[in-house]
Parts: sequence; C-alpha cells; structure tokens
Amino acid sequence: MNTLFTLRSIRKFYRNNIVLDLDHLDIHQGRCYLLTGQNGAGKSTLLNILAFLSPPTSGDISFEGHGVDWKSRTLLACRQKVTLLHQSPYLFAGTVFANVAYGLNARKIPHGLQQQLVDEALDSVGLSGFQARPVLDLSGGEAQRVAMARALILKPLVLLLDEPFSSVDRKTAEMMENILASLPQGGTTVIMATHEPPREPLLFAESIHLVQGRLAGSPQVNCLTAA
Ligand SMILES: Nc1ncnc2c1ncn2[C@@H]1O[C@H](COP(=O)(O)OP(=O)(O)OP(=O)(O)O)[C@@H](O)[C@H]1O
Repeated sequence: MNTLFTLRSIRKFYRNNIVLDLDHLDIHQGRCYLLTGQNGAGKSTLLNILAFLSPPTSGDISFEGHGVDWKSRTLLACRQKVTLLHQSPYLFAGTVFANVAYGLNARKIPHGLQQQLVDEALDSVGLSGFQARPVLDLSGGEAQRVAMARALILKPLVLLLDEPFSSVDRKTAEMMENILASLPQGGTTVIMATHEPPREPLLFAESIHLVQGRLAGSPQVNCLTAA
C-alpha cells in the first residue's frame, strides 16, 4: 500500500483560533475517501492544504514520499498533480468545449485528440452534445458536471471535491459518485468532502471524520465529546 500524503502535527490557525488540529493522518494512493464533518469542522481547510493552496500554520506534510517545502518551486509540481473541485466551480464565459479543454490546451495536446477527450469526458458526466453550448446558458447542476468533466480530463493523481453535489439531482449525484468510485482503478486518489452522507456510502471505502478540526476517534475529540 502506497502512502500518498503523510500529515504530522498539522495545525491551522485563523487569527488565534485553531480550526484544524491533526496529530497523524495518512492518505493512501488509489483509494476513495469520504471527508465528513459538520459545518465549520475544517473540511475545506484540510482540502486546501492537500491541494497545496494554503499552508498549515505548523506541522509537516509529505507527498509521494517527499517532505513538502511550501516556499520551494517544487510546490508547483505538487499542485499540478492535484485537482480541487469546488462547490461553486468557476467556469469562464465561452463554450463548454473551451472550458473542458482548457487544461489540455495548456498542455499543448493536439486539437484532434482534444476533441476526442472532451467528447469522452462529457459523455462520462452525461453531457454528450453539450460541446458548443455557452456556459452562461447552463443550469447550476450542468455547470457542476462540466467542471467535473474538466477535472476528470486531466486524470489527476489526486482529485479533491468540496461538496460537489450541492446543486445536482439525486440521479446525477449517483452517476457522479459511481464515476468517482471508478477512478482509483486508474490510479487517482479521491477525497470528497460532504456534510451529508452520500447516496451510496459503500462506494467510498475510506472515511475521515472531523469534529471541530480534529479526527474523530482521536483522544482529544473523545475528551471534547465526552465533556
Ligand atoms: N479565511 C478564514 N478566516 C477566518 N476563519 C476561517 C477562514 N476560513 C475558514 N475559517 C474558519 O475555519 C473553520 C473551518 O472552516 P472550513 O471551511 O474548513 O469548514 P468546513 O468543514 O468546510 O465547513 P462547511 O461544511 O460549512 O463548508 C470555520 O470555523 C471557519 O469559520
């Protein structure tokens, strides 16, 4: 079993408030994790750290076996292996195709191959035939699916999702959960944050549950909840 992220003594403060306090957390490659916790439990804070977007106030993280130096240029290489899909994803004005192909363009993938990959990605989220649609005409749920296609097309090593199903209907959420559950076969590690249980929790073999910024089951949490 390959350990992808190792977190030790990770603490995050906003002003004087501690919002994340993790003694020890290992995340293994090719697994599907459900990150749960009530509003304010620290889920987005943890995802932002795992996406290398926001450093912890203190503590150590290693990624693929190497210690993460938040001030080094190597951070960019780490960021490129991780995709974070937000609850309200940003799509730029333009067509669905242009948005989904954005990362392929940046990687200079030939146009013919882009067409094929975009078709496959849109197909996988149930949006075949949407290539030429302006994103401004999309419903909230369709926009979320386009953002998912844009994330999937890059085949990231790690896919982080922050409440990805907030504006999709039940059938679409089930379809997207099934897509997520299939990604580890291709080597992608999935971590999905939600404060609601998924429709099919068994698809997510691993769980990380936060209570007031701490891992449920850790001694500190037991003290807190017992108090
Ligand atoms: N930039 C910030 N400045 C100050 N406090 C912040 C900031 N970002 C988050 N917090 C606080 O950190 C705590 C954890 O927030 P976080 O967004 O990580 O929780 P969450 O579990 O994702 O919540 P939700 O389910 O509501 O999205 C909250 O108390 C929040 O108010």
